[in-house]
Amino acid sequence: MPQSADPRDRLIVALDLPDVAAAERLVARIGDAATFYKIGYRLAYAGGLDFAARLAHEGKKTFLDLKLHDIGNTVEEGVRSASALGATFLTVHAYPQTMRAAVRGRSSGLKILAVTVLTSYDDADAAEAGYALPVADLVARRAEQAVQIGIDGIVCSAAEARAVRGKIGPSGLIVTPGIRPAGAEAGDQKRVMTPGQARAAGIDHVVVGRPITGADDPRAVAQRIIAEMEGA
Ligand SMILES: O=c1ccn([C@@H]2O[C@H](COP(=O)(O)O)[C@@H](O)[C@H]2O)c(=O)[nH]1
Repeated sequence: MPQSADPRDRLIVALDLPDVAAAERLVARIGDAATFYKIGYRLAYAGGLDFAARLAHEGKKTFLDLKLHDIGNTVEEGVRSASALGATFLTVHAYPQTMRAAVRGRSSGLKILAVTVLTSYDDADAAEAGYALPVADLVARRAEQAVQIGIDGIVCSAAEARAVRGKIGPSGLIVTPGIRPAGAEAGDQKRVMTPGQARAAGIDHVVVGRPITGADDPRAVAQRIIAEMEGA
């Protein structure tokens, strides 16, 4: 995918907020400093899907982080329904059956991203969940499968970005949560990098939630993150 010329598009702000009113307030405070917003479970289950459609209608880019994973028919039809919301990205878990179904349901304009291994997982978490591979190897294997299936992009941590780029080539998208400005609380994220480190590793977009949603001045934090990536 050709890269957008607008550096603001590199930052995706995660609207992990309790309701649409709170999301509207945050988007208004950030103003034109951000162009791209992510709606995940918390807001989606509180009216966030209509809000996502509204944001898209108003010219913002939207990312539906619904992490679909179900039997193929349900995923395929779910992706078809989600296509009506005008989003740019939609996530599914990186299981081959699920990814194939998402590709069947995809329509033009909506890009499907495969979530490889959640950024809150380290090797011990992967082992506890029954995986024999270290996280880095599991991410690489899933990225390889995703590209064979025709998925548009990969969600992984920035620590795996270089290896993933080697698997998916220059045109695949790499989208990385687990991003923290230097000194910010990691919270439950375990595979963390700064915006500058992520950009230097070749990511296309970073996803940032709590460091922005919890900030006294969310617009300033968004601007600093974008500037840091520009300087990387
Ligand atoms: O592997 C993943 C996939 C998705 N996420 C989502 O990104 C944001 C990160 O929020 P922070 O507050 O910046 O930690 C959140 O919506 C997650 O659901 C992820 O973190 N890791």
